[in-house]
Amino acid sequence: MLRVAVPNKGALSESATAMLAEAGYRQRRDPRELVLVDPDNDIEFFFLRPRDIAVYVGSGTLDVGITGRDLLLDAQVKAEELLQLGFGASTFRFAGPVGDFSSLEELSGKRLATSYDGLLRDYLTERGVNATVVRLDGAVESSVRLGVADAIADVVETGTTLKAAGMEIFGEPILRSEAVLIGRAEGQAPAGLDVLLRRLQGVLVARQYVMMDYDIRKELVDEAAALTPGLESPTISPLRDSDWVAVRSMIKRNQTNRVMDELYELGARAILVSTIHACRI
Ligand SMILES: Nc1ncnc2c1ncn2[C@@H]1O[C@H](COP(=O)(O)OP(=O)(O)OP(=O)(O)O)[C@@H](O)[C@H]1O
Ligand SMILES: O=P(O)(O)OC[C@H]1O[C@H](OP(=O)(O)OP(=O)(O)O)[C@H](O)[C@@H]1O
Ligand SMILES: [Mg+2]
Repeated sequence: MLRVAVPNKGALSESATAMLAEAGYRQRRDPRELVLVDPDNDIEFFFLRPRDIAVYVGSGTLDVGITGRDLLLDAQVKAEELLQLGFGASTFRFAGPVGDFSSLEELSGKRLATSYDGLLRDYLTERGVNATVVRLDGAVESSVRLGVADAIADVVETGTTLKAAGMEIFGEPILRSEAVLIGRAEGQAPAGLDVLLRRLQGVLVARQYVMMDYDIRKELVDEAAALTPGLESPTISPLRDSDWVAVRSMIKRNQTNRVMDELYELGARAILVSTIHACRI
């Protein structure tokens, strides 16, 4: 049975559970449930803190897990990214009181507070910056005002928390993170992992693409197909009126309106767009 770690709370929890449910797996109804067995799919879910998930997977106790790239790198374990999951995006950045810092070099000799000390120490060492790292559990933005640090390195999504603390970002982003499926870096792939990966990829594609159908005059079909090449090749079907054909193709969801406008200009009619409920590519 494949053993999968899922964030039990926090920023990644809801989206991770939604994605697994969309991939056809049973998910817990009660947030206090710690383990859930899905015998139909030969899989078992363990609900754990996202920070701990890399540790369980790295040690081989669990086969795979969903966590953030930043948390994976911070844990410094023998686990690797298997698939980017398209949610939980954030950046990991330096920030300080407004006006105090403008570059990484200015951090030499300073105190830096963070919850991601493994990740931060590696970054500073690689760049030869000698700063003192102060490890805190959370609410890192308060550390400067309270006098335990001069600047911070923390997760920034909208920047609202930083602004409220009178701080601003500086320097290049340390890392761009998102939710990822992680697995062990060495050894044989666990049984059933291929199915999980295919299912999750199916969800990603179903979310990213729509199905587009339209009718076009036969002589314009090559031009139209160039606008809607699909993943492999568009389906062309005959119509009762032999001067026209029907075309069916997958296109990127965020390009839907641009492609419809261009097809209409070209002469396509009855352009229909439908969502993809599920797929295997
Ligand atoms: N707005 C956000 N705030 C915090 N983490 C976010 C945000 N958006 C995405 N993430 C990602 O979520 C993960 C952190 O999750 P979470 O906040 O649950 O962990 P935590 O900070 O260790 O736990 P908690 O905040 O419950 O103490 C990281 O991978 C982070 O990049
Ligand atoms: O840029 P924003 O959209 O404001 O989001 C980023 C903030 O959210 C996270 O805190 P969280 O709620 O996880 O609390 P924590 O600091 O105690 O972990 C993170 O540590 C930042 O403080
Ligand atoms: Mg947090």
